[in-house]
Amino acid sequence: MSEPTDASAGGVPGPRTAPVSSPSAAPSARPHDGPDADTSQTGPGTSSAAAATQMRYVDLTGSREAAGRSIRLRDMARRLPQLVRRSLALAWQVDRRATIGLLLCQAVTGVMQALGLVAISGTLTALLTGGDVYDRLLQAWPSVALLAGAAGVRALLSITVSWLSSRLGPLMSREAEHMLLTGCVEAELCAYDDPDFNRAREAADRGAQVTGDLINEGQDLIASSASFVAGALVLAGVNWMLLPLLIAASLPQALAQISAARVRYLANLRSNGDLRMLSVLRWHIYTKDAADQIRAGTMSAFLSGRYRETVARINREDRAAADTGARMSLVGALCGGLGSAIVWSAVVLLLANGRISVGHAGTAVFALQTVGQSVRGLVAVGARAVRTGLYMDDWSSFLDKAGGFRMRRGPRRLEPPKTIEVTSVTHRYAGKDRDALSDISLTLRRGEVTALVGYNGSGKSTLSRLICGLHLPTSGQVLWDGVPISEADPQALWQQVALVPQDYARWPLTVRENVNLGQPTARGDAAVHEACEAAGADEVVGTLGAGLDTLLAREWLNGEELSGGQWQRIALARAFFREAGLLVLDEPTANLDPRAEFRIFQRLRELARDRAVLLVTHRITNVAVADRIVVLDEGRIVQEGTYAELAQRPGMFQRLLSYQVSSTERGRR
Ligand SMILES: Nc1ncnc2c1ncn2[C@@H]1O[C@H](COP(=O)(O)OP(=O)(O)OP(=O)(O)O)[C@@H](O)[C@H]1O
Repeated sequence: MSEPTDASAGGVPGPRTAPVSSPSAAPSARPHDGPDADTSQTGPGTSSAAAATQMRYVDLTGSREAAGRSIRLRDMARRLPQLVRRSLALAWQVDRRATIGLLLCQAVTGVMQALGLVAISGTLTALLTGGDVYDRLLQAWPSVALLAGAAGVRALLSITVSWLSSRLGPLMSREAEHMLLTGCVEAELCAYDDPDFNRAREAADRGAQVTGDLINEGQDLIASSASFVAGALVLAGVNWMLLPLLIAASLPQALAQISAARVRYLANLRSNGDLRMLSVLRWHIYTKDAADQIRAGTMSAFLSGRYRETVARINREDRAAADTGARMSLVGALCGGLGSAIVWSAVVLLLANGRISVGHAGTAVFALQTVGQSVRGLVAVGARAVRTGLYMDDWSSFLDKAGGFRMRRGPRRLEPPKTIEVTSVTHRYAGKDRDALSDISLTLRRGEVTALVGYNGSGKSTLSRLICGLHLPTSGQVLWDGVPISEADPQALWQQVALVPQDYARWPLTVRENVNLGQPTARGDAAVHEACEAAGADEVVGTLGAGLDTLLAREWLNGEELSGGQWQRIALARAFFREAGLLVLDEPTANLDPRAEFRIFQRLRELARDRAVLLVTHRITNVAVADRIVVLDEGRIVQEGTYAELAQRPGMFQRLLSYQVSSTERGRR
């Protein structure tokens, strides 16, 4: 799903950030493009420092910074059980047997650890008591056998745990990603224009990626807890005073580790804007899309320079975090060493006072090591797991609300429409300070072709998206046979829509799937061939080696690349294939040669017989095919009528027509 993101650079999900300035929009339809993914263009003469500032992002809400600062021992203790529960719940969802296996293995490992320590105690006691060496060895061997058996079983269990975890981890990540994709398609289309949604989605994406880590972290936590309990029980059996003493001695090291984890997390957070910028730069540099323009525009030095500047800033943050973390760990280790010296002194004191036997003292040595190691493990893995949990919070909160944009429309199932009425519709995009459409009213009818014309930015595509029910209007209504689209079941409504947008998708699928969009009809390939013929795509299919089975993705083995116009024919075939009551063509012939364009417009009247057709085009002479022409200017309808009427009437349509006619004439001269 994703273009490479922060992950490879060790990054973190997006904080609630906003651009410092408003960078220009990156090309649309790229993964991770959103307002955050914009790249600023630096004009000539702009200093690189200024450009770098322009391209950085700041955390406006500070919510993730606050979350990062909350990595403290208290918060960790509160959150760790939740995290283990969450990881087990997801693991249970993807593979129950493996989850049960893991839990059993962990439980048995804990028991084996305790048995091992008991066996050490038995061995030492037997060996250190007085008497004949042979007798002592004879007494010790059951304990030695138990020790060896417990160690062997633990080794086997550890292999099983890592096998099961490595099976579960990827499954969990993929399931989390699948849930994220479902969340995305359940969001309203307008969500993609909202910076908050884009940020929430990117953060959730990182959360989905790290979900698999949680199973390992959860397992490490359970393992450390089990070995802590086993060691603590044995230690308390030797002398209960040793246990609190050991925990107190481990505390400084634990605190140092948590502080170091917090420093690293916050450093990642500060680099977040740069990490995002890196992923955008990487995407543009190594994919094919801009490869020709990077070369022809001699941009490689500029882009590499920008890449290096960004990497240098990230490196500086990383270095500072590593240095601070190392200093903290050093202080923690010194305090930990001092603590250990106190604990060992206590053991010696107890032994000297005769309060514990030599055998018990030996057992205490091993138990102390076990408990000390497990406390350090708990803290280290705990800090990591809490960090992972922060990312997973982003993921699960996105799933709950689809970033706050979950589609909630009505249940009414629509039939192919006889009329579509737009009544007093005004629409404004999120974050914009002016309306894209103001007070629009018009009616589309089955059997009619309606054309929308107007200058760039006049609102034609916006209006066509509203008519298709892709956006809901800010005010006013779009009614399909009297039913407001907000009350209609969106999936049933879109079954009735055949849309060729300006930027149509070039699916890396076979020709057949590119036309039927994965929804074949009972007529099978015959219907696909018919749609291809209507769109002039039959000529394209004829040149492809594997016909409808040809994969339209050159970069993959056996794939084929199509020209811009050939792709447009496929996109048109897609729309003609759909048995829908509304056909919307937004600049359908922009890439077509005159012969192909002629064929399409010839077919249009025939297609309109049993559906409503909406045509958006800048080629004014083509709109003669329409029954009615609606002229838009700055989001308002300024003229309406037939071609003959509008061509005679002074106004915008005449002006648009005169520009086209005079440019054609200039071309002839
Ligand atoms: N997704 C969006 N988010 C914010 N503003 C948008 C969005 N899409 C369009 N706009 C704005 O709405 C206005 C109308 O745009 P629209 O794409 O509908 O115009 P158009 O007439 O189809 O233009 P063109 O002829 O260039 O295709 C423009 O000012 C544009 O900047």
